[in-house]
Amino acid sequence: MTTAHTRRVLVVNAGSSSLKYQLVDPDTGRSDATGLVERIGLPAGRARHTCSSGTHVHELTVPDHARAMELLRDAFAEHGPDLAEVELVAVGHRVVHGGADFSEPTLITPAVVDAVRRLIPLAPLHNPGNLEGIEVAQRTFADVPQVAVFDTAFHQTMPAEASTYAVPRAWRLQHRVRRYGFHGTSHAYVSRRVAELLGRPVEEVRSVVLHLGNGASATAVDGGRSVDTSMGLTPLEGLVMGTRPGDLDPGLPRHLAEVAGISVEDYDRALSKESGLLGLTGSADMREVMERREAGDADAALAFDVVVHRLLHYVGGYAAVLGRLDALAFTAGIGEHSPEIRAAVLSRLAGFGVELDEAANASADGETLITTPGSSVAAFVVPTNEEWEIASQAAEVVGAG
Ligand SMILES: Nc1ncnc2c1ncn2[C@@H]1O[C@H](COP(=O)(O)OP(=O)(O)O)[C@@H](O)[C@H]1O
Ligand SMILES: CC(=O)OP(=O)(O)O
Ligand SMILES: [Mg+2]
Repeated sequence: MTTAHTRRVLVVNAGSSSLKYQLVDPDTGRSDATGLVERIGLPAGRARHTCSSGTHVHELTVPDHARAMELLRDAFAEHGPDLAEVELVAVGHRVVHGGADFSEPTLITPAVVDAVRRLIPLAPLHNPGNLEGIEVAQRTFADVPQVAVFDTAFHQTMPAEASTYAVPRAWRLQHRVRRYGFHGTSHAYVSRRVAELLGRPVEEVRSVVLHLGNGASATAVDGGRSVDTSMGLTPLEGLVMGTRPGDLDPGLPRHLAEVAGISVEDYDRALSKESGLLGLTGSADMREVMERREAGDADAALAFDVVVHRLLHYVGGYAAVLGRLDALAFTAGIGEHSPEIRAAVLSRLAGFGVELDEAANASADGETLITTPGSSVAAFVVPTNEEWEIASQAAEVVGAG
């Protein structure tokens, strides 16, 4: 049975070792099922599927993304909803790096797959998994259009002064060395919600969105357009993240090569997988860092301070870039769930007239204003919804929006 009321998009976010999915109504954002296949290619994997009948967990070894996609299909067949009963209008894929070629969601063709593959060196943690997700979904859902929604797309509006690195001409022109930015789907969704929460037209609002998840980035949004963002050529630049350091002195690779013989490969691995919270504390997980900090651990306390200090750099810098700041939004795992991080950032901005509403911040659950009515800047918690954003963009691309 296919009716206009059962139109759905299957949203796939394939990472290097995980496959997240959601069956979404592109019009309302309502999701009928969510799932996560974790530890793909590792000894002990896990598949979790949540739908109206509850949460179903299987512990098993998942050798590759092809097997993960089979598990996805099996989970729908076994626990529902039955994919044969819905009109699957598209599979929407989160693709992290789209380079300068993609400023819009795009129907996936062999040329698009080639372009995503060529960009692997710029997003080695992300694009390979995204590609596997696409290739497997194309085989599994052969008669459903596949759409790529790029993390980089929203930031294509950045002005040249924000996207340009001051490096030799040949690097910029021949090797496409520039700032691209990521998490654009989240920044687009959250900045739009911020304008709605303020009750003002998006064209009039200047905001800073702090997407603080495993990867983290800040974006300055002026009138609904990204005008600056903290990630750059790759998702390594900017804020302190779970395993990535954010901003560093560009002289570091040479220094490490000289004093410790560290190769480009070792350097790259350390920056992608061993730095950030993990490098500072031994844990990449902010919840654990917060627990240790509360228990008096000095490394955890320092890590927290470093995270907050870097956030302040970006908030202050972007307020200056925007010329005026109407709103600040916290989103993703840490932004949505850590009142301590939010309070630490906002209380340090008191000298600029920002007034934290402590009670609202402490009890924030879902979309919440966490500053007082008299605050110079309105700060919000806005749960991100990349899946809905991907679903509605994918539906639009296939003409079902
Ligand atoms: N209550 C909490 N307090 C602090 N950090 C939290 C809390 N809940 C989740 N987090 C953190 O959010 C991060 C994961 O964010 P998330 O957006 O889920 O990541 P991903 O990028 O994998 O989607 C982790 O560092 C996790 O510890
Ligand atoms: C681009 C990026 O860092 O994504 P994630 O936060 O999913 O790692
Ligand atoms: Mg994320």
